[in-house]
Amino acid sequence: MTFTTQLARATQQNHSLLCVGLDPEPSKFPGAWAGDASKIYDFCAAIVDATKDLVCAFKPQIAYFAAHRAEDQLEQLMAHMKAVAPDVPVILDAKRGDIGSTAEQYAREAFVRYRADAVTLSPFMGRDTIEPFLAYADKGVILLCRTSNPGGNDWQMQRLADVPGQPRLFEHLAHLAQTEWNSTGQIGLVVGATFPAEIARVREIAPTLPLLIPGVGAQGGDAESTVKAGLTAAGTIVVNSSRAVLYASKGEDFAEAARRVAIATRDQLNAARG
Ligand SMILES: O=c1ccn([C@@H]2O[C@H](COP(=O)(O)O)[C@@H](O)[C@H]2O)c(=O)[nH]1
Repeated sequence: MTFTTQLARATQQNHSLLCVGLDPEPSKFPGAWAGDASKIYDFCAAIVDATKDLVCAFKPQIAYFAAHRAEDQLEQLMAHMKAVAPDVPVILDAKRGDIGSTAEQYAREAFVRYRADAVTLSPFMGRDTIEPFLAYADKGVILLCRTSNPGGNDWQMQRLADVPGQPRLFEHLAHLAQTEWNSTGQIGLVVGATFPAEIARVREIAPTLPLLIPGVGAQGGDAESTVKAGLTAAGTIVVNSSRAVLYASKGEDFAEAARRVAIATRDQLNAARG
């Protein structure tokens, strides 16, 4: 099944636009697990178990695993998600981008080693760096477009003098992603919840692409304006929240607290659907 079909099903089945981000930081783990990197899997699996009926996707961020030499725990977590939530797509947040021969290895890492349903990529190096990922025709390929951080302005808001209409870089990328780059129909875009006007602009240019929208919760993006700007009948959104869910409590009740925040966030997003 393709990533976009999987995403549509999970969004409908769980009636949710929420993606729980898995950014495990051992220093923030509860009680006896605090500071213990060998508990990364246990912590994330507990969050998955507590939220799997509330989400349209999960998004593990690979850096939080690699930084602790915990890639084996990420493999175990990917297998766990497939076992307990087979209908929920998993987006590996890796933000890879390199020349084709290296990109082939990154694609193998994401789709063969970790068995992700989709991966995030940096499109900075151009189309040939995306193609090895598109060779996995059912898999989602989600390109950074208008990121949630303030420094996104440095490049993404610049105008391209040589392109007709002099679009901003993020607008040009959205256009390429909707049209000539989208050979598989499985491309999506990352747009930050911190910039709702740009979510609306991306949605105009890319009416059917799924938008992965980080930035609600800890980064302060607004759920209602995110949904109003990004969600249409033709184009779905995947609204990520990581820290606000994962670290809702530092106590033994961390999983229940995560569930409560996930329910509240899902409901806020749904209320804005209109
Ligand atoms: O533009 C971007 C792209 C990716 N991210 C990632 O999303 C989560 C956000 O975490 P919160 O704790 O909900 O702020 C994190 O994994 C980032 O690497 C992003 O924030 N912005």
